[in-house]
Amino acid sequence: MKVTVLGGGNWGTTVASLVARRHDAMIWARNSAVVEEINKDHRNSAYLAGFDLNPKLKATDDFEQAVRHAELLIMGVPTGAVRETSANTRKLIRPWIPVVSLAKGFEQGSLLRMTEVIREELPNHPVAALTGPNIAREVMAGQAAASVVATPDLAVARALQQVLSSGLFRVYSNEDVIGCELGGALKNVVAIACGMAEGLGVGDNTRALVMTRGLAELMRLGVAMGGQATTFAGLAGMGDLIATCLSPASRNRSVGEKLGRGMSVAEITGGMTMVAEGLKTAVTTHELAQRYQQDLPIHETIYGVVTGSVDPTEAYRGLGPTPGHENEPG
Ligand SMILES: NC(=O)c1ccc[n+]([C@@H]2O[C@H](COP(=O)([O-])OP(=O)(O)OC[C@H]3O[C@@H](n4cnc5c(N)ncnc54)[C@H](O)[C@@H]3O)[C@@H](O)[C@H]2O)c1
Ligand SMILES: O=P(O)(O)OC[C@H](O)CO
Repeated sequence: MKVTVLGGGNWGTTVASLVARRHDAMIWARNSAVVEEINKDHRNSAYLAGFDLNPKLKATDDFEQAVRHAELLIMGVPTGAVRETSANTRKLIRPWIPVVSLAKGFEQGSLLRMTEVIREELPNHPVAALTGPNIAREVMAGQAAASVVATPDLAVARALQQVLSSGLFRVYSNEDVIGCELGGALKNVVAIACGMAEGLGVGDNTRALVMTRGLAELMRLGVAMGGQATTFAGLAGMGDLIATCLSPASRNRSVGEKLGRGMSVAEITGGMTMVAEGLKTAVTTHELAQRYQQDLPIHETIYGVVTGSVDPTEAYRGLGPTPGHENEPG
């Protein structure tokens, strides 16, 4: 199958390299130096330093060529670029082909999930999300990992599982798109909280508190928005939350760690070449919590830290359960 990944960053490149093992894979990157390095040296040192990519992977900075190539299109740009990139494919994309979203987060303002954004721009295409505990560098290192392809159509899910599964990268399916996308988006905010714990030097009790009550918040908002509670116990919920909260390679956790050490958001993001979606998601989640009338104390605390109204060193005072949610579980 001819597969195109749009977006030549950390995860887009990893997925493209995986898919290239068994398919005719092409990656589009807007940066021509990245394209040249992938084609010439089979590396993407700006985003995946130290890893060799599959030599069969072809790269291009020609957007039209990349989209026309695709019998399956994978959207690998960050959330802020998904609408524009999807819209730009409209006149080029082959009819009816599936589109898979890799981004974890929401569109700011509309509060839409990524598959909703893509469906608005490409209404005649089946749309799925690929989400789970997938730290790109570990997948590149060939360590066993699993992910979930979330789409309401089981036949599409089965076909995508076939294309996206590769070696030690195992792909499950789930029809609960809302739950899967919510899990992938919200865990980034909890990972910032966990990183902050790290930066502040707190112990394992606090870490466990943040992860466990963070999961309860994912589930509470996710169910209020139409997701299924059981999804949050799976790879797209608890699995991704654990990986992102614990991995030193997580960008979101690393942002939290730096916040805990006293750096400001502007200082942290000024030094980053890669995206940490949790910073934007903290703002969106604040708005979603109000819309769905849910009490999310950990998310609310991170919203306060990110927007400057809460000092990270004071933050852990606010992470406990608030009245109305003292009972476990829930
Ligand atoms: N890195 C991971 O381990 C991982 C795993 C699963 C999901 N994700 C999610 O995948 C998405 C992409 O993450 P990433 O790690 O590849 O990010 P990244 O920051 O490493 O790379 C993003 C890429 O998108 C490009 N880009 C940004 N804005 C663009 C625009 N307007 N038009 C075209 N290209 C643009 C950048 O140049 C870069 O090549 C994020 O939503 C992230 O949460 C990442
Ligand atoms: O590096 P992060 O924090 O963006 O996390 C990457 C993935 O979402 C982990 O599953």
